[in-house]
Amino acid sequence: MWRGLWTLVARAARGPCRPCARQGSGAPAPGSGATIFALSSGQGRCGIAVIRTSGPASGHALRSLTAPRELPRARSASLRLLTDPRSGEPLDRALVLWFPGPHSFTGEDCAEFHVHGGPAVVSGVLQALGRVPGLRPAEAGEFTRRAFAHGKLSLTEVEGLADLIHAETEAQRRQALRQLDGELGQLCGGWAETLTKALAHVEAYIDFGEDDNLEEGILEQGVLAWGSRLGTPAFQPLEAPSLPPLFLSCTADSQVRELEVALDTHLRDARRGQRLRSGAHVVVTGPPNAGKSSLVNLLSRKPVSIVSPEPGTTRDVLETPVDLAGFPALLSDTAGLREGQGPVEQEGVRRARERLEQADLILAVLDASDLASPSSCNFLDTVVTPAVARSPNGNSQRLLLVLNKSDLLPPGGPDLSPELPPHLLLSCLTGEGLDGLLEALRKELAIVCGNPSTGPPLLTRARHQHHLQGCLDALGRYKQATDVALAAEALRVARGHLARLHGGGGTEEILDIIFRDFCVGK
Ligand SMILES: Nc1nc2c(ncn2[C@@H]2O[C@H](COP(=O)(O)OP(=O)(O)OP(=O)(O)O)[C@@H](O)[C@H]2O)c(=O)[nH]1
Ligand SMILES: [K+]
Ligand SMILES: [Mg+2]
Repeated sequence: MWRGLWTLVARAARGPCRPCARQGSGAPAPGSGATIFALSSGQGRCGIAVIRTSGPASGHALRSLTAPRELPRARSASLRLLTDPRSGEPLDRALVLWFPGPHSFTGEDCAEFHVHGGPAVVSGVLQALGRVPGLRPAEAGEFTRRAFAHGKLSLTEVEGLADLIHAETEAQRRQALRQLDGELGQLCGGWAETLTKALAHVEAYIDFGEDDNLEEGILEQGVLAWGSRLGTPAFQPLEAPSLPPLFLSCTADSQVRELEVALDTHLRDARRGQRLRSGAHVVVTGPPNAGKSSLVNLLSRKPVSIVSPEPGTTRDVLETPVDLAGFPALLSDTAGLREGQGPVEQEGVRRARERLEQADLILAVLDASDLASPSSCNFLDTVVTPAVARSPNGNSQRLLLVLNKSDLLPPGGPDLSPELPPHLLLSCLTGEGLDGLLEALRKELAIVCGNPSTGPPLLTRARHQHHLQGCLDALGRYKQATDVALAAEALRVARGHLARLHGGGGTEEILDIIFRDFCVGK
């Protein structure tokens, strides 16, 4: 008997993993029967330190340390005298909080002790908790892992949380917060739902052979013409003669096509989220003595590189992580580009060129008072002009041309050739023009890294890119499939990739890698 399309939708949705549901891995967190405790605030002397517990013995632990008092009201702070449960010795007067599960960060019973941050108080409370039966110290990331296991956070949200803890720039914080809010997960959930529906249509076709009857509505919805696409005799064999000779879901085909476009668009700027997470590669280049090292020192606000009037001072590539106008960047100082010097400098020039190829953004520096020199002209011809010509739409390497030493220009203003590409004037000596340069850098880096405040959520890890690519490849196989069973299998593989991106089945190794990033107490 025909079960109807929506039965199939429901069945397809019941597959091994449902990325759109916030289910967690389903697997219990390691040792989840135990109650764990840890210092959750930073190490060292501080005003207030937060110690927390998670697990079934949390309430008992709270009562043991605050005896003979009852548990405080849920989720509101209460002032309590903490005492060592064994000796009765007072440890601190502290704020305590009680979060009965499942309405807690981990989904389990949790307690928090906001104690004075002296090392003796903290170690006294930790030791007292260690003596409560059923409690043990937490491992790195164990609180978050339990939150994931109890479906409180999806895998992409866990990654967002890890990134938020490590965020060093404003843009990184914004991106991490969006991921923690589940935006990437929601996007994947929507895609997974589309795949589920497409799969249901394909399975409807498979089932149709078995069920020899079909709901009228399905045909009307355009569930037709599989066969014309497949064109193989293997798919001729429908038993009910009253039905179209061959059918496959046009609906599925069009859904898959739309999904392909969405995935492709997302993958095309896949590196942006990763750049934002780990820093864009900004390479400073130019002829010798243009002031490249001076600019690196100015932007990083520390003496990273040696500056001297001698051309050829910088030989090796010197890398320094900097916050450039709110964006994370890895700034590289390089050797001045010139030919025909000694072997050491030539090796430096080779490394400089190699680094230049890997740049997300090139900061090309010229001496504004020396633009007519052969080294400046050569640099303009070989590096600046080709890069500017190549990147009108912003897809390839981007370049900012900086004319340094503007303080050496005559008072009447620079006598610059009109053929010079767009540029910024700067003096590393006086700092004039720095604000303009930072603003230009902010705009460029927003293109290179993506604006974390607007647009669709970005892919922040190579893992995300891998699964989206896997999904796209499987959709390609779906389109090529000459067999309905293979087509359905391709859709299942595609959906499996989205599920793993989100944290469904078979992600134990990934979990280990991600949770390793967390500190104890988170
Ligand atoms: N007047 C003036 N001098 C500058 C400015 N910026 C750098 N200089 C000087 O220019 C010389 C070269 O500066 P560096 O920063 O070492 O130049 P570089 O491009 O790194 O040189 P190499 O590493 O040798 O290729 C030094 O004497 C700096 O003090 C500037 O804005 N104005
Ligand atoms: K120099
Ligand atoms: Mg230098």
